[in-house]
Amino acid sequence: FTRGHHSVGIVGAPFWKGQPRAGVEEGPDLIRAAGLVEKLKGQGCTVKDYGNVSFEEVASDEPIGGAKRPLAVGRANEQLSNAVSRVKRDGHTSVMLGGDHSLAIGSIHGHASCRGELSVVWVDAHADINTPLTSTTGNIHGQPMSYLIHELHSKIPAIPSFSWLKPCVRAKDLVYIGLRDVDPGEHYILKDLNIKMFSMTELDRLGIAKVMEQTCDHLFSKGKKPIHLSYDIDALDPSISPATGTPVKGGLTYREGIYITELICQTGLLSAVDMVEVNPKRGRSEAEINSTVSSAVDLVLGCFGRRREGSHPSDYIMPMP
Ligand SMILES: CC(C)[C@H](N)C(=O)N[C@H]1CN[C@H](C(=O)O)[C@@H]1CCC[B-](O)(O)O
Ligand SMILES: [Mn+2]
Ligand SMILES: [Mn+2]
Ligand SMILES: [Mn+2]
Repeated sequence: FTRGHHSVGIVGAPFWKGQPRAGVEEGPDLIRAAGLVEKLKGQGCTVKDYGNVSFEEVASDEPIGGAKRPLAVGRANEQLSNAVSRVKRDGHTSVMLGGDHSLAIGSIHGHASCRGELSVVWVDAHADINTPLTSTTGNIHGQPMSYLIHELHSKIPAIPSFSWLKPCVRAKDLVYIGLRDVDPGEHYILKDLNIKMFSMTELDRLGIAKVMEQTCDHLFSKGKKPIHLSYDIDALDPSISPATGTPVKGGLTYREGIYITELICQTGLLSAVDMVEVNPKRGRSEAEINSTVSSAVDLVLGCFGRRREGSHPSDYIMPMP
C-alpha cells in the first residue's frame, strides 16, 4: 500500500426520480465517456468499475407525507446502499456517479454500514436537509440529509419504502461548503442542530484555505473518522457547471472546487465520494455540457491525488544525450 496509492470502486447510479428534470440519469455514462477511469489509472490509481445499478421500473408511486416518488427513491437507495457497501467491503474508496442527490441516502447508508461512524463533507449550493414535511417541492433530492441524521429521526414520517433505512450520521459530524440557496425550514434545522456550515459568505470572508482548515479542525476535533464527500456539481458557479438541475449564481470557482478535493485527498481519510446532479439536458450547448462534465471529472481526479503542480513517477530518470 504505497503512500498516496488509491484503490477506487466506481458505481454508476443513473437515477432521476429524486427531482423532476429528466436527463440527470445520463450523468454516469457521460462522466465515464469523458475518460474518468482512464484518467484515474493514468495518475496511478487502481480502478474497478462496478457498472451501473439497474433500477427497476415502479408502476404507481403516489407522494407520501410530502415526499414525491417515495417507492422509486426508496428502492433505488436500498439497491445503491447494497452496491456501495459491497465496494467498501472489497476495500475500495467508492465513487458514486449520479444521478440526482437523493442518491446520497443510499451512498452514505451503504458506506456507514461498512465503516461505521463517518464525517460527511457536503459541497453544494443547497443544504438538501428538508424533511418531507418542511419541503415545499416534495423532491427528495432536497431532503437526503434529513433521512440520515440521528437528531432528525423523530421528524421524518414513516415511509414504507424507506423502512430499510436507519439514520447513521451525527449532526456534529456534518460540514457544509458552498451554501447559497437554503430554505427557511432547512435554515432552522441547521441552526437548531448547530451544524457547521461554510456558506458563500464564509467562503468570501475566510477564503477557501481557511474554510478547509476549519472544516478539518471541526471534523477531527473529536477523533478522525472516514470521510464521505458528497459533491453536488451545482456547488460550482453556473459559469463553470451550467448543465445541472438547480443552478444558483455566485458559486465556487473551478479553483475553489478543485482545492476542496485536493485538501480532502491530503487528509488521507477519504473513504467515499458522490459526484451528482450533472444533467446534460440542462446545458444549452455542447460547450456547456462539456464544461460541466469535465469539471466533474477533474473534481474526482483531485480526490485521488491529481496535483496542479504536476507529478512524475518515483523511478523517473532524465533522458541523457
Ligand atoms: C426549487 C428551486 C426553485 C430552487 N432554486 C432550488 O433549487 N431550491 C433547492 C433548495 N431546496 C429545494 C428543495 O428542497 O426542493 C431545492 C433542492 C435542490 C437539491 B440539490 O440536490 O440540487 O441540491
Ligand atoms: Mn444543489
Ligand atoms: Mn444537492
Ligand atoms: Mn442540483
